[in-house]
Amino acid sequence: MSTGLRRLRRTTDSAPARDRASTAPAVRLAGVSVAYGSTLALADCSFEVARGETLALLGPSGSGKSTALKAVAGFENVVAGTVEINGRDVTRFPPAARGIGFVVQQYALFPHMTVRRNVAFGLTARRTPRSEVKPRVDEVLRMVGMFGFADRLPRELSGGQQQRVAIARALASRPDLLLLDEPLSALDTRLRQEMLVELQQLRRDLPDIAIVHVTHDQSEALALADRIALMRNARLESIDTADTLFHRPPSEFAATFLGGADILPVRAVDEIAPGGVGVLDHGGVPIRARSVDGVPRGRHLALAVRPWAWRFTGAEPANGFEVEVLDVQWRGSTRHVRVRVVATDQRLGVDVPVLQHAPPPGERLFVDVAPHDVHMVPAEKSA
Ligand SMILES: Nc1ncnc2c1ncn2[C@@H]1O[C@H](COP(=O)(O)OP(=O)(O)OP(=O)(O)O)[C@@H](O)[C@H]1O
Repeated sequence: MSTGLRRLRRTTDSAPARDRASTAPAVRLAGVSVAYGSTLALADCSFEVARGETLALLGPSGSGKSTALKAVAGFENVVAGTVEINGRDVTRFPPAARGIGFVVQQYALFPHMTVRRNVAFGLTARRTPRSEVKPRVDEVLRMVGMFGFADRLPRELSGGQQQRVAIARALASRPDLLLLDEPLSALDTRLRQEMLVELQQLRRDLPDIAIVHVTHDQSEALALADRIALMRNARLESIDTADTLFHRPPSEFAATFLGGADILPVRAVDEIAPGGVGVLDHGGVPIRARSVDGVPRGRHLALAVRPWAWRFTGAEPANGFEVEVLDVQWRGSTRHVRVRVVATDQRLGVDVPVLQHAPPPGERLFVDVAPHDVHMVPAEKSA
């Protein structure tokens, strides 16, 4: 048994430690930084995950999501800050002593072992009594719908089935914390949708487990997470409920990454009261928007508008611009029409349901938007 594990056992057994564990968050990162040589892959990252909560770490490639997850798991050398699991500082503990289940993108099953042996592997390595191993393996295989495949080898399974086995293996040791690193990204679109439904079911079956889920796919985060941590350039940029981040985006980045908004630089023409609708100036053209917190007169800020909020119209719009169509891209259930605002050359995306007419490139017409679908966000310094 490793020193870390022995220490973990000792502290777990004391009553004060148990009390602390029952009230503490499942995970707490405080000011955690991770560096690879001169690359700072995670900078001063702090967040908590409650028992029974699903937190998605969402962000573009290279933003530090996997690094944050590995810091929780113990696979990375934390150069600053602390990692706590159930109220215990585990910053220097090896992964095996942290009580977690970890599922990575590429299933990582042992190719020469049957499904049953793969799932039992961690339990056997930990010398779990044989009489306990079989019922536990059966239980988790049933949970992920793979009980009938127990005697197959990984190569005899589809990608989705292999990923289910990997999840069963992570759950076999009954972890308090499940870490998922892009578990669906190797699957095709249809399988991904199916697995999303299964992960939602798993969440309901395991109400006490905390889940941290790394993804670059906003729809995965919105479908599964109670809260979303948005990562950008090795930093945690925002953390909030999926609903708040989506409907009241706090920054240009949040609005563009979640929901693909376009950003329009504007200036407030008059003061806007909290909750009120006011007029803003976009390069000499007026546009109305609702302000949640209120805006002083003359303030420079940015407006974020999602592509589905615009509506094409042939007549002067109530709230919008004259535009020229640049190109049209068919995206399944919608056509994404890229336009430029004639007065300012600002580029915008407008989604048109596929059963409706999409204007062709070169056509001039108007776009209209309801003021409450226009989000005010602070202008980024570089803008
Ligand atoms: N082992 C490593 N050695 C050196 N640099 C690394 C290593 N792993 C990651 N990095 C760098 O650290 C930064 C963060 O990487 P990380 O894998 O955490 O990003 P990510 O958000 O998970 O990206 P992706 O979605 O592409 O997996 C990147 O700049 C990456 O190049």
